[in-house]
Amino acid sequence: MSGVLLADDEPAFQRLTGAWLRDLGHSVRVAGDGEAARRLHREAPADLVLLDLAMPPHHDPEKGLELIADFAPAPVVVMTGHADHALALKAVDAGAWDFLAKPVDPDMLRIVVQRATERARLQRELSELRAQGGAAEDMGLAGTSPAMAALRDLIRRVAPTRLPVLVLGPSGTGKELVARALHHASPRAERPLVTIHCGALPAELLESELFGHLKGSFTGAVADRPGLVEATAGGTLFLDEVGEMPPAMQVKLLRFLNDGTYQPVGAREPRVAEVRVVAATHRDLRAMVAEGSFREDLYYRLKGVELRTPALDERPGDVALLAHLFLRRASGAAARFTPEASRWLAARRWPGNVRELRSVVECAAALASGSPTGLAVDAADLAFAAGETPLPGVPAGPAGRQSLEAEVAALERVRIEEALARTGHNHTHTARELGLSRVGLLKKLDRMGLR
Ligand SMILES: Nc1ncnc2c1ncn2[C@@H]1O[C@H](COP(=O)(O)OP(=O)(O)OP(=O)(O)O)[C@@H](O)[C@H]1O
Repeated sequence: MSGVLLADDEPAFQRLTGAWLRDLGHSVRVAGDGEAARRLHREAPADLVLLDLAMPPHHDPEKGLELIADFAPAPVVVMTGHADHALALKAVDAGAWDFLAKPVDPDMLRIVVQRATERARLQRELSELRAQGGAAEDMGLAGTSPAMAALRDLIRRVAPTRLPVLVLGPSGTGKELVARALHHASPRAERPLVTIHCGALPAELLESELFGHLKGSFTGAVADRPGLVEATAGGTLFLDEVGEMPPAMQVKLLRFLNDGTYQPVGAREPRVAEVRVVAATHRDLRAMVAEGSFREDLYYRLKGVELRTPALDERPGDVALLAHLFLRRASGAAARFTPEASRWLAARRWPGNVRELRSVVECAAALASGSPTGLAVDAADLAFAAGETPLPGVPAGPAGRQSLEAEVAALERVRIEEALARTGHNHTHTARELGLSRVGLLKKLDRMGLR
């Protein structure tokens, strides 16, 4: 049995077509206008949508066409008048799966609905297979240590469920990657994964960002704006740095987690959205609960399942593997570490965890000498990249070190990444720490692909 959403404003048509669909074994929900159809789909995504294009309030088929994309990935069958061949073609162009001419013939309805639900079933199977394929690899979380293998195993088991997940671990240990892995290994993989940094905005802005706002609800709210919760519907909402969430927002988030309802800023009526929540923080949430800066009820609501990303120093066996991975990504398969470089990597402690290792390797790769057999990173390159030795000389020549410009760029990148890690990706604090304007920092982040 599949869930059909029937969007049409004529009560007689709703009753008759609804009854035919139920006879065919489908569960049916009915919406009388486009907004109601969108809302029902947000609350629980339909397997198939039957859509009349000329519904209230506009009764304008062109407006109806704009609705089609909102139901993806569910197939949409549009219902048009008999003479509306051009409109039907436009609808298919806009992403509709098929069309039915009104008055609808029950046999035609049966065939079209059967084909569309079959397509939805195949699509679901495909995404499940893709998710299993992804789950078979390292899920983007490289590392052969027992701790990483155990973490991947837990992710595989938890991903298919709807349980909220709380990811805890020191900064730079891959918490965001865990959220991605959970999403991609879940049946929601085709729906959006949306991230919000809870510490980056003051409470009021965070509320409007998460839940949206209505036109005129505050100065500057010139139009209705949907929030991230709505944009995530059916997918995964990743609340990064949840420990930084202002207390006023903690209450509103709790309500959303409890019953799936939220209120856009300025709205009277609550709305519903179905999302899976993954939250992460490097802070000690239990300690924050004990000292009263984080709500206990919210803590327990978020931690359906608790996953921990281990510090890199707790799994020294992963350092070499990760370093080679980052070097290959930065400079190609032929790049290598000299034996001294490998020893240097193994001997060093990594307080900034994988993020620090990655930026040191990338910076060193930008500085290292080339040779006919490929780039060789030595211990001196790494020590400089880690800020442990002063800037080395800059010999000229194609086989020599890279240009001063490349060295400066690499150094700039390392400083910015370190400052971002220290401030929990808070752009305002990072800019202040580096003596830059916020806009200047954002431009640099865009240029470096760090946003
Ligand atoms: N196991 C891993 N395999 C490959 N890359 C990794 C792994 N763990 C972390 N990284 C890389 O390290 C960097 C930091 O990871 P990420 O942003 O997920 O850490 P985090 O724990 O969320 O940090 P923060 O608490 O500061 O937000 C990223 O560039 C990520 O790609």
